[in-house]
Amino acid sequence: MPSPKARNSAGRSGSVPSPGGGNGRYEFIALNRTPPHLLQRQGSDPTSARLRASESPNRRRGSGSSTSSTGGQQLPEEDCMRLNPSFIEIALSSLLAIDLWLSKRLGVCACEDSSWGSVRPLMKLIEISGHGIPWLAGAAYCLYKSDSIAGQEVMLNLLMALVLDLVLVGVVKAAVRRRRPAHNQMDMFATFSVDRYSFPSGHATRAAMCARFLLAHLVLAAPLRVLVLLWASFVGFSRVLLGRHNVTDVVFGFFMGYWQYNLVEMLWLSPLMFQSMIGQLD
Ligand SMILES: CC(C)=CCC/C(C)=C/CC/C(C)=C/COP(=O)(O)O
Repeated sequence: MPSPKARNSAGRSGSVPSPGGGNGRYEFIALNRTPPHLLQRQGSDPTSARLRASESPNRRRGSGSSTSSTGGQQLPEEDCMRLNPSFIEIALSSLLAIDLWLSKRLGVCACEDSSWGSVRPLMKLIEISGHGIPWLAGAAYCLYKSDSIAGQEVMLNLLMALVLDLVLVGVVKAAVRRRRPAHNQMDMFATFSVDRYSFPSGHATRAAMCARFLLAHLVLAAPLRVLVLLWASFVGFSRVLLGRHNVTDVVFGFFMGYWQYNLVEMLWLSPLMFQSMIGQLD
């Protein structure tokens, strides 16, 4: 029987008998490593062979081969990836598992029979306070009623922000297509077809963006500023309590809404632009 050292040096030189053959013994080979006998076949330079062996599974997938050789056995590439997930894949699946578990536990107002079912009407009231229709209608009404150019400018930009939010959330929801939690009752008021998807929470994006907008342009008194922040937080939290969303939908929604406000500031319609728009309408 050869010593381990002798076996190692044999492996380095590429003279290991092919698994399953030669000594009649199958050897365990990690699926993310290319077996030494294949390394030798791919090229004579050991450095480039090692580099190829350490290529990411994604890159290998793009190489055109649909199967991986593991010691004579042909396994579908996707099976190899499942057996040998990367650190990021493990971290993501763990995060998603925690997210689903936590969201299910927090969905205490998901229906009337839930443990906090009695506060469901209050949660639905908070839901309506963050809905797109009252915000769009309110901004349009204030724009119509405003008699100063400055007031009209702010309201017009709020309207633009609300429309931008609906578009961006719709695009992300349609791209990600994450289903709403199983315990959600689909009894929401006025929804678009993309609203059957849950990532990100449109209420959370709107709450975060509108809160920043209000704090920057409309609400100056300290107690009211606190109320605005509390309202935005409640809108986000109520989405999980109602069972409409998972926690990550709301957390991402808050981030997205926060950044959407930066976009609104960049695209801000100035009084000059506003006046020329009004002039074109006349
Ligand atoms: C004037 C007009 C076309 C208004 C549309 C407003 C509308 C239907 C917004 C959808 C709001 C909504 C239900 C979003 C979903 O929020 P999630 O937090 O459940 O994602």
